[in-house]
Amino acid sequence: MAEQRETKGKNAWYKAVIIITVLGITAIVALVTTAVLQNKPLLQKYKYGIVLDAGSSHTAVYIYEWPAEKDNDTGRVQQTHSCKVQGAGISSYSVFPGQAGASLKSCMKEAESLIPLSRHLETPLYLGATAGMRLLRMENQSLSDQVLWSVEEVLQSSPFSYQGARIITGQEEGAFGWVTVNYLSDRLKQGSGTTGALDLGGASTQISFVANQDVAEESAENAVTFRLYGNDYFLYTHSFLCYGKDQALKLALAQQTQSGDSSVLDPCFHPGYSVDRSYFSVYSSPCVMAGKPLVSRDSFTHVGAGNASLCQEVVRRIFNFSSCSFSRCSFNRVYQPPLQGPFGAFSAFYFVMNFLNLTSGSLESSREKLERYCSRPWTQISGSDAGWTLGYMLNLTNMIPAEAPDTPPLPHAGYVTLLFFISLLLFFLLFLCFRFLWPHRNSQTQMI
Ligand SMILES: O=c1[nH]cnc2c1ncn2[C@@H]1O[C@H](COP(=O)(O)OP(=O)(O)O)[C@@H](O)[C@H]1O
Ligand SMILES: [Ca+2]
Repeated sequence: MAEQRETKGKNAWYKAVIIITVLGITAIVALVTTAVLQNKPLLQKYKYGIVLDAGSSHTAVYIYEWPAEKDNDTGRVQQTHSCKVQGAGISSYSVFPGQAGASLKSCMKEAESLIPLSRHLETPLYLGATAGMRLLRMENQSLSDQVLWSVEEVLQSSPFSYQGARIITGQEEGAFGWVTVNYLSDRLKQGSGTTGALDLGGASTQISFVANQDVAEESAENAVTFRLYGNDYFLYTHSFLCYGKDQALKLALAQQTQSGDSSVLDPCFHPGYSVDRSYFSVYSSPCVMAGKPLVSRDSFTHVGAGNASLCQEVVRRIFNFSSCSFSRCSFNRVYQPPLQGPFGAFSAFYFVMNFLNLTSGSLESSREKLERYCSRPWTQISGSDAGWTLGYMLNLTNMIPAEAPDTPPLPHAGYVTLLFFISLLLFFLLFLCFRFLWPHRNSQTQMI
């Protein structure tokens, strides 16, 4: 009898262990499955934004995207597509302002086909015009308004959420260029050293870099502050209207055609280069301060001489270094504090240097190569196609939070692993409890 009772007791104990083991394993599997499903990243959805950069030479449409669930947080904004609008910049439509908008249509259609239909209505659409339109506004405000209305009409009729078309200030252009360069190089989130930004456009050029706060005291218009990812940045920025590549060329030509001669021997053009130009084409720009020479002829022959050092002299003369009412100036009496840190140069700085294969190497070696390049005959240059290079251009985005986002203490995989081992440990402890305490209780019961 005692033996039978003992066997029954043992069987009951084995059954209990098996039930507990099965329940335990089921509980662990359920726990881990729930944790995995709960924390599984959902199918990635994206949001979009469109910015039209209406530059002096041309307009480009940039499409940006970022993960939808990280809106305004850590989601990285990326450029997914760019479309170069056919023809010149919108400021060139001053003769027929009504046609400026039509020029944007094919790139806008492209944007419609690239952005998912379900996102069209919520996709913000901005147009920012730069120095070409600043110059047109200086010449004729009514014409520049008409050009803006024309582009506004076309953008408003698009399915996107139109946010406005405006001429941005030189200060905004410089400061946003700085944000873009540092955002793309991940320097803002790291809070480490930043890089300055140099942007050479066609009609203006911008310089921006982190400086100390004296800037605001000496020249408030050159000071910009940002709070990004929890760090404060104090910037010096300046936009030099008329010192973009194309307008600077006009300044240099105007300076060389003051005598009104029928031909000009220009050291900044290759030997063998010879083109008839109208005086009007040089002197019609509001940038060209020197008055048109009083000559009866309408045009002159622009002849290249190909001499880099003489060209440097010509170019130097378009900058005024003579006086400065601040503690220090760059040129044309513009305040500039001491330069700080490395610089990222883009836009025409990049196009020109990339065209000449000078994007790597020291400044000295670049200077030597440039001298050799400038003296090459024009016939050896005109075969090259300058349309080969198009990096991407950086543009406005305000998707950076002022404060650093809170991050979870553990990464997803670490969290699941930890959960698994804790459950395993609990189960093991439970098992030990039953293994050593339950038989002991049974035997105590039997003795009574
Ligand atoms: O693909 C290219 N290859 C070479 N040069 C380019 C290319 N795209 C733009 N550029 C040059 O870069 C400059 C861009 O100026 P932009 O049109 O942005 O004027 P802005 O910023 O002064 O308003 C122009 O001088 C233009 O000729
Ligand atoms: Ca530009």
